[in-house]
Amino acid sequence: MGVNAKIEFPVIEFRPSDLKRGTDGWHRLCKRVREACETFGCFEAVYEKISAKVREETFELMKELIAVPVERKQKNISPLPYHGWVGPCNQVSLLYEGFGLEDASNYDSVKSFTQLMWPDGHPRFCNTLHTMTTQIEELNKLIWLMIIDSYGLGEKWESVMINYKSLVRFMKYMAPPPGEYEKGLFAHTDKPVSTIICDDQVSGLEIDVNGQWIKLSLSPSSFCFVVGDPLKAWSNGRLKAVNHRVIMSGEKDRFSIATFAIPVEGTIIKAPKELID
Ligand SMILES: O=C(O)CCC(=O)C(=O)O
Ligand SMILES: [Fe+2]
Repeated sequence: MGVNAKIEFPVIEFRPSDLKRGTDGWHRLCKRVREACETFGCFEAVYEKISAKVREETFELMKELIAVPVERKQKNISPLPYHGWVGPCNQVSLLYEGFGLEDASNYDSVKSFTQLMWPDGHPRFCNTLHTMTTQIEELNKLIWLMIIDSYGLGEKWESVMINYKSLVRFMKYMAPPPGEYEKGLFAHTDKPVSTIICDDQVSGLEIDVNGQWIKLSLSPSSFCFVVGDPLKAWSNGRLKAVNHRVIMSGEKDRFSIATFAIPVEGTIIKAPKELID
């Protein structure tokens, strides 16, 4: 690639008519998803099945979450790193704040999290968040199925699919001082199997494409799918675990939601034999 070559970041439309497994549209989609994950380690999925209303409401409710007193935020703890609340700090960034909701598609988990933040309850938060996280998990399963089908493993999808639970992180990145840009999250590859990120249209997420940082501007109905280290291992190195980071600039705070697929404890990540030569 020449120095000035324009990088075409993959934006893949998930049209409802193409989401029927076995159709020509499905196979075309599987191929594009696989190529994007092999070349870039991520792609933007335009997915309108998650309604704009649920998405907007979720981001509104996140602002209420950020506003709860810090003593309550500190109750969002976990023995696992990055599974609980992390406030602005030097290890991550002074612009960063994030909450962790474990086993997020389980209604009781969402309810316990809600109860911790609002002891008097907040049913709208609980129900909206549960709807959003369940639908994102559905999207994650769909993408995994596309990857599995694209490698010709569709018939044994149940045995090759990694058993996981969703961890959702709600994040706020504060705008940097006027006229400056600053790191919101250091460069890393994801340790979960895969991640689905959406934001409130304030960009900041950057991905490393052959040593060049590309800033993504996700559309209001888009989600960014990111391949993590275990998925790279599962694919025997075919899929790329992409390096990414968050850089903040401009005057607006950024809100994002990342849904991580965390392997169930004791799970062994193993490449299917068909992917080993
Ligand atoms: O907030 C974002 O856009 C990215 C978050 C991320 O990469 C992470 O939490 O691992
Ligand atoms: Fe990440």
